[in-house]
Amino acid sequence: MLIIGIAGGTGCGKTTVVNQILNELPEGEVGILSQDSYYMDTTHLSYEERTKINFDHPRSIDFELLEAHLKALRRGEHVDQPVYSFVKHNRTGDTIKTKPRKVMIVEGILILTHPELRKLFDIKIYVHADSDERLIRRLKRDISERGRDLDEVLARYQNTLKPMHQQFIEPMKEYADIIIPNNRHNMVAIGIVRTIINEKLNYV
Ligand SMILES: Nc1ncnc2c1ncn2[C@@H]1O[C@H](COP(=O)(O)OP(=O)(O)O)[C@@H](O)[C@H]1O
Ligand SMILES: Nc1ccn([C@@H]2O[C@H](COP(=O)(O)O)[C@@H](O)[C@H]2O)c(=O)n1
Repeated sequence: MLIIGIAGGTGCGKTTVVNQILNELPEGEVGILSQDSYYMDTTHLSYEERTKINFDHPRSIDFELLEAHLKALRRGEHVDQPVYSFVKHNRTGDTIKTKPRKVMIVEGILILTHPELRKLFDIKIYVHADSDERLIRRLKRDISERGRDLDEVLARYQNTLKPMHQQFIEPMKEYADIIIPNNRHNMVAIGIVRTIINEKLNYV
């Protein structure tokens, strides 16, 4: 199994990059684990309390479960990946049965901050986009897809997201094998990653 970790700040385009990589690859050969699925279960908190969580700090992630799932997949076992709701700020209670694949991609803002998880990645990728670009994308996405408004996104950006990005996420570039500049769509970089995956799948 080839395990690829894809990190980078919110709005840099991780999900988009993953989807672009998957386009044109044979269906069912590459599996995805999203860090978002592994936000801590916060069922014991009220909605009001959940809105105050710092979702950009490593402690908001259930790394123990994410690591256990990745190791299980590597052993050839399937896992039940939790489904997360950005509207409820919590896991929904549903899970997605995730099967082991020849190539597994793990994507998320904080996945390179956890040393044990980092060791499991054969290739570490950091997707870079400038912070103004990321904020613009995040505003548009969170308002249209994640049930937020302008004030929520800007307050979160100023209070937690920006300082956490500087403290925990940006420094992870140091561990990256590949940095993808993604202020604009970067099909050359996508093609390179796809070639590496195709090699693993024995298609070249
Ligand atoms: N290279 C790009 N150029 C312009 N918009 C982009 C680019 N990559 C992603 N986007 C858009 O920005 C938003 C956030 O992208 P997404 O892939 O969800 O980022 P991430 O997963 O890193 O938070 C989405 O609406 C997406 O369509
Ligand atoms: N309930 C939540 C949980 C997380 N976030 C934000 O999501 C960002 C990470 O996801 P990306 O797809 O953007 O990489 C992170 O910056 C959290 O602030 C949230 O808003 N609400």
